[in-house]
Amino acid sequence: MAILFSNATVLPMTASGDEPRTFTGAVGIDGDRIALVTASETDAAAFRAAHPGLRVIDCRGKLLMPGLVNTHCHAAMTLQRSYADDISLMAWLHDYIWPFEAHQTPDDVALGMTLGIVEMLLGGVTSFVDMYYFENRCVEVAERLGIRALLGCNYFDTNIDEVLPQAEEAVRLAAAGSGRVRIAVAPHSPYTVSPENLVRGKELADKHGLHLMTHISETQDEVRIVREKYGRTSVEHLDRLGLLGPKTIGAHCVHVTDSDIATLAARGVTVSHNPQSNMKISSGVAPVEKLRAAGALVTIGTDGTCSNNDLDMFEELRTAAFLQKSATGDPVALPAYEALRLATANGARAMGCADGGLGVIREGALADVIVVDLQKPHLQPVHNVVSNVVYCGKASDVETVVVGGRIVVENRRIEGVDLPELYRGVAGAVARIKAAQ
Ligand SMILES: CSC[C@H]1O[C@@H](n2cnc3c(O)ncnc32)[C@H](O)[C@@H]1O
Ligand SMILES: [Zn+2]
Repeated sequence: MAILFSNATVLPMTASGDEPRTFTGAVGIDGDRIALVTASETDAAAFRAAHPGLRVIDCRGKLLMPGLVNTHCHAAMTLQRSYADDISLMAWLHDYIWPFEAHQTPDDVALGMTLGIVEMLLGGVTSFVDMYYFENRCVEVAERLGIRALLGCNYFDTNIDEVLPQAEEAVRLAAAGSGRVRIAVAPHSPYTVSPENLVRGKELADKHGLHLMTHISETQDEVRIVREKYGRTSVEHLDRLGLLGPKTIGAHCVHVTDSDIATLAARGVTVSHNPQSNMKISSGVAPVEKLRAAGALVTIGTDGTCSNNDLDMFEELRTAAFLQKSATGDPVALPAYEALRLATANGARAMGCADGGLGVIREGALADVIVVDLQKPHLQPVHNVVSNVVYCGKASDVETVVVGGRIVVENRRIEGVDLPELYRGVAGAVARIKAAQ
């Protein structure tokens, strides 16, 4: 069914270049694509006439913008939200997270994934990049809820022989679906996966034309471990093994040298910046401004809800901007529009969508858009709508969410999910897992 968003303040975003002007007008959707972007009432009327039975959504006092793209998370870790806080990454993993995960079943992960996707959709995230276990189960969850996803099958040395065949199975499952859900290969990190097994993952990714994602240079501990083992930085190590390329998404990249930065940019690697996770685990501050200046593709992710502790991309992009200003001592660092670009158009490029095909509002682009209600005290007055979104916006300001032309959230209600039942299921799973430890 076609949709017409009328009387909206439209924020088109661009993949590169200058900040475009916002305008008041209409956006028409036909099938899974944006078919009309106009300030002309005549054009909007012609679109209505050409699409009998279309849905008209009046957006007076509302903003229509591209959906947000979360390029690094572990959505099923919603089960571990606030389970282990205020400790270092290594203690967190060894003493809490990995023992908890040892008792999780595929059904638990599907439940955690459902909760994570519900949280993201309600917060205006239309696409996400995930990295976890049992992603074959998550294909069905993401398809059902209607979000766009790149699901990375995570492995360590200890489970690679199980995970790589599961990943191939998940590729087949995803290929039989809507096309919105795709599979990636996800070695955990250069400190937990041997060089041989990193290469095995890359070979599988190449065989099927998949993305590869991994944690890179997240903490000083990691850099020390990798240097002691291999005599190189994590980036040098991965580069020597042939893992870095335009289909590689590196989460964190906090402790990178100038030479690492040049390598990441030259290879076309996506750097997923996760400022709140980095702050909470005291990992350090990623050199986002240096990475951007070097031409690297920088995007924004939340990481898991155990190190954040939510999947709110409005908060995340605001934190990204604030953190760069604070760390560089330069108030001009990561301006509002650029922060928003990292979380929209750049995220879309990271997911492999060609320039302008996603993450922007343009005729012909995939119809992943959100409506933000500006009639809120913290969003008034509107001197600059981009500043309001970046510096004042909240997940709860999102009213309507469309992914690939399908309305998945309307008036803050998510389609096809019984929320109380979901919360009961999550509480039950968590109680069982904790009792088993
Ligand atoms: C990559 S998901 C699988 C594995 O990684 C653990 N994990 C979650 N967040 C992080 C992080 O920020 N750094 C390192 N490892 C992380 C997760 O709990 C799973 O065991
Ligand atoms: Zn992570």
